[in-house]
Amino acid sequence: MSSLNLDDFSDLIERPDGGVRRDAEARRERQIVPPGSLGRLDDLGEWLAAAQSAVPVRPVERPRVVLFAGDHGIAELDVSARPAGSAGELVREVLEGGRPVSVLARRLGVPVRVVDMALDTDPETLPEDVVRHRVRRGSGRIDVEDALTLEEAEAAFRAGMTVADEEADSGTDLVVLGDVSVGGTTAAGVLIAALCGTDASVVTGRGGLAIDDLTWMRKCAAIRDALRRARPVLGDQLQLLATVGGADLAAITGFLLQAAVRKLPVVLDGVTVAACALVGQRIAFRAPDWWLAAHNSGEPGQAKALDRMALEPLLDHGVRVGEGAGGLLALPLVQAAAALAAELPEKPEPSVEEEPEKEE
Ligand SMILES: O=C(O)c1ccc[n+]([C@@H]2O[C@H](COP(=O)([O-])O)[C@@H](O)[C@H]2O)c1
Ligand SMILES: Cc1cc2nc[nH]c2cc1C
Repeated sequence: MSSLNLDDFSDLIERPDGGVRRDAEARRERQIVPPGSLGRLDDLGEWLAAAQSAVPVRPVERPRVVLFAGDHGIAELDVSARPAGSAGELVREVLEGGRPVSVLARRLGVPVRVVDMALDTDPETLPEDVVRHRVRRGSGRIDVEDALTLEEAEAAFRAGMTVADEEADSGTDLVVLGDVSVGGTTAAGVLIAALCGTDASVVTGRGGLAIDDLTWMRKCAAIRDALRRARPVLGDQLQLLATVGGADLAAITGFLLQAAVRKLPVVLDGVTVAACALVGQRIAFRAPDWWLAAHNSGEPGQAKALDRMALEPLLDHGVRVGEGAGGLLALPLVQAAAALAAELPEKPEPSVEEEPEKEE
């Protein structure tokens, strides 16, 4: 296998078509309600048109939820409200229909695809439809050791790219991207603090289930310690993902970049995906143009990361269970924006006879 050259992404990723965007804006000018009167739905419709390179914008008909799953060694420090190594249970519940994302996906008719990158679970106990790309059992304890070897990070990153290619090839027209992890928000905090040059306390949030003050302090200390290990490798994004990320995070980053290469728009869920997006922006500065921030989950690190990428979250409803649930809630708005942009009638052309007489 040829070695992975991340520099290629900045050449391969183009911006969504600016000319198409202007055509979409021009069409909007001709529609029966004034431009801007649909608020963010106007921007959303024009963004989607540019991403699709189509005016009028096409409806979003084949969306999918894609979730990358992994356990994180750092969870052994009790930084999560869930027991270390229990992400596999969440995966099972997601696919058996019992998690928030499962309920929403059912209601919206959206398939959910879960990819095992580093679960610490016997693979035979996982539901059959889990996509198998595991590179190891649990990522390393990032306060004292690397999450992954560089080879594992590369394999995980490539797995993410493969899944993005599969989605693009099978006609998926929008992906809601999320993670299923235990300890993942700690790794995400480290990446965000490292890339934004902030202190651990600035990015330490309360995680999936709200954690108590003592747990918060342990999490903050873990992020601080891992941050020290991150700083020397800040210039090398794959090494950064290996040092303080994890297999799920490396895969999400690979997915995000390859989706941008394939012009497949992606809706970002929570803090973990935002952290990977920030790593992706470092690799290819145009890539964030292909992403939509679904919501503000309330994690301070997420807000920081989105701000860095100039992505404004669409919703703010305090949904921080993760697993793509908050991201999926943005889908009806995207679909509404597409329908309005495509279906609102245009004003009739003023006919020649009706033109006002020129004044002397
Ligand atoms: O969406 C968010 O910003 C978000 C915030 C906190 C937690 N989560 C979810 O919670 C899980 C990891 O939480 P934790 O506390 O174990 O790091 C993982 O499945 C995330 O998707 C998600
Ligand atoms: C308007 C808009 C601008 C963006 N820039 C990057 N992602 C975006 C998503 C939307 C919706």
